Amino acid sequence: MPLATPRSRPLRFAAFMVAAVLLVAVGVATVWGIRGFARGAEWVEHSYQVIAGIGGVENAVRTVESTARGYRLTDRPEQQAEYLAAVPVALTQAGALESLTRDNPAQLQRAQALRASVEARLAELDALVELQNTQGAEQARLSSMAGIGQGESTRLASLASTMRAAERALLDARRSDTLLRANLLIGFVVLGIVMPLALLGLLLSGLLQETRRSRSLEREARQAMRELEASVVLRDRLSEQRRSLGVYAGLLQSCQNLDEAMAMTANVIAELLPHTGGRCYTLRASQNLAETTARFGAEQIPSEELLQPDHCWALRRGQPHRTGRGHGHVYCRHLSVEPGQSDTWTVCVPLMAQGTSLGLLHVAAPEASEGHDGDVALLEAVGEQLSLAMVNLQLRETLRVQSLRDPLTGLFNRRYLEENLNREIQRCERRGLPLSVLMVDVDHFKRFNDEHGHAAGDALLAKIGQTLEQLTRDEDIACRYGGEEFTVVLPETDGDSARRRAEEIRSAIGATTVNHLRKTLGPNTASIGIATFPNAGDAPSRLLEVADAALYRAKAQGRDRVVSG
Ligand SMILES: Nc1nc2c(ncn2[C@@H]2O[C@H](COP(=O)(O)OP(=O)(O)OP(=O)(O)O)[C@@H](O)[C@H]2O)c(=O)[nH]1
Repeated sequence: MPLATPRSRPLRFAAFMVAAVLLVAVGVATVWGIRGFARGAEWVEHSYQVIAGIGGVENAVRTVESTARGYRLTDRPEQQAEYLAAVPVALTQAGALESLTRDNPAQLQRAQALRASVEARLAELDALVELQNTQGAEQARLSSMAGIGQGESTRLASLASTMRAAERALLDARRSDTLLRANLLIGFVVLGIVMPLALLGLLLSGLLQETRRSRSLEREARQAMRELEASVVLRDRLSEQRRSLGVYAGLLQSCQNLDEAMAMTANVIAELLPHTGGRCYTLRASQNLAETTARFGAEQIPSEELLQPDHCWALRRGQPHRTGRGHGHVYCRHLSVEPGQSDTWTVCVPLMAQGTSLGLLHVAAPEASEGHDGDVALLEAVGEQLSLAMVNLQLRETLRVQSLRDPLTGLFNRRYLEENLNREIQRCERRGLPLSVLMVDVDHFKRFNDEHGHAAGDALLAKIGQTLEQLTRDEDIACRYGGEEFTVVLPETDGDSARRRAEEIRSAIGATTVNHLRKTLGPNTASIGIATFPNAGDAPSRLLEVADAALYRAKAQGRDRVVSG
């Protein structure tokens, strides 16, 4: 088990205790060992003393022998005095040796034998000296030469040698013992130091590991705290975005037209994702071009003002197309990307409903910004809402147009005329300008129907509708009043100008033919009555009545003409 885990604490305590016990044991063993070593040294010293004592005894005996021999040879009293002085020294040495060996019975026995031998040898020498003193030096020399008084000398030498050998053996054994003790002590001390050191090292490494581990845990905790804070911020941001998205979806439903919806979308994206920049595109009804209808933020990567759907991967594939870190760098052709520009991410979100492309959201932002995936998810949600709104607006517009336009001719219908004529009169009245109304009726249309059929009649009416559309200005109102009768409102147009315009219309209708069932049919002439505000009146109904009356007169006067009311 590693010593850095919390569960290893008892183990660490045990290791510490073992190290402490080992250190104490080393201390005790060292003291004990040193004392033993000192005792061993004393014994070695003692053996040396014994060996020296043996030598001392031999030397003292030799001194006695030598002084005795000198006395025999010289017969001088001084020599005898030296002899007499040397004798007690030899006895003292032998006694001292005996004392030294009291600890060792075997050696004591040998020392006692040696002492006895010394005493015997001294007795022999004493006998010779006595002989010399009583019978003369010559007699003593002769006795000595005859070997009398020499017997103990060899035995003494032999005893001394045996005792020395025994003491030397003891000395060797004590030396070895001391050496062994010293080596054991060294070994024990080394072991006793190394093991606690190893244990302490292990403990230290465990502590270091634990410190590292606690630091790493601290770091992890700090990181987790930071992530938690970031996730709280992100959660708040997401809930704020969701709330804004809900408000946006509600407001979108109230938009009157596409431009308004696009402008609001741009504002919402700029508010929710201020670090992004981009454009909203609307696809034309022809589906061949998408044009910029709104912009937001600072454009990170320029995109074309008008783009071909084929140039955008998102419009081609019908799904969002991303570039940037983790999504590759396959850019759409409508983007002007600088070579090596990899510090920006982009997304194109197609605006689609029921499989039909309606437009595009193009957004780019710096890679340094955070939460790209969240941003893209938000843009996709915005795209979905916007697509729905676009479909609704288109549907509403279609219904509005259908309710205001005549389906056969494409011109405004009578309802539209009635709703707008009054407004146009008031506008001209405020500005002090005239306004004219033309009532146009195709001549003998019943006959045309009868001759070529109702469908042919419809085709001719549609063609006349196109002619009127082409001949009128944006501010004019051309409408089908009913049947084969048309009304054209000409704001800011006086009677003379109206007459000229009416003549243009009459001659254009008079030249209008239609291809039906591989036959060219027509043209039919047309009669036109004119009423001009303010001369003819200021009420819409009055103007229409006057124009109708003028038309009636034109019919009565032979048709194919213009009559002012
Ligand atoms: N094909 C077709 N015919 C229509 C339509 N609306 C009205 N008509 C026909 O237009 C004809 C109008 O005939 P009239 O009112 O007698 O007028 P006209 O024959 O043009 O004679 P004048 O106006 O006096 O020159 C009728 O036969 C209607 O059936 C339409 O939507 N399509």
